[in-house]
Amino acid sequence: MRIAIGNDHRGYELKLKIVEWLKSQGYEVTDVGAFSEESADYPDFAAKVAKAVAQGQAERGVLICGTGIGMSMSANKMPGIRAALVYKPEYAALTRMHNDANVLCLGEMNGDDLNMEVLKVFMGTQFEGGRHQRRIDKIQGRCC
Ligand SMILES: O=C(CO)[C@H](O)[C@H](O)[C@H](O)COP(=O)(O)O
Repeated sequence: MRIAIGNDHRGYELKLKIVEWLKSQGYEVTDVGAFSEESADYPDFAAKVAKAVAQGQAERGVLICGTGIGMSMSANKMPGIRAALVYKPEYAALTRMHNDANVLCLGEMNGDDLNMEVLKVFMGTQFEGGRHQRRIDKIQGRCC
């Protein structure tokens, strides 16, 4: 599976750990930056990851900023993106099973250990389909 990953300055250190883990599990990772802890604007990286997923260059995306909030707001602007901001492993499972979330947003302030648990559950959980597909179709059909 191909993963696009992006971060701002606050997400840089955690991004390095996540990339290492993803590669160790056999995922193909495209890192769109930022590539240092120099101050950077999260919408720029959210747009790159969202575009990669929406255009089919990656199956899933991961975005990290201080809270994850700005990343989720930004990524969800892109049609076809279902970005979920997740702080607890239980919700990582639910957003995959019910929402078929294709982008995971993490907040560095949530802590590395919890964020790694969230990531592992997110990557390892399948969409359930059924009634949830009907609801996703309604999300995608809405505008304004
Ligand atoms: O959490 C964030 C956005 O939701 C970002 O990571 C920013 O870091 C946050 O807005 C704080 O910005 P700062 O320039 O690091 O003070």
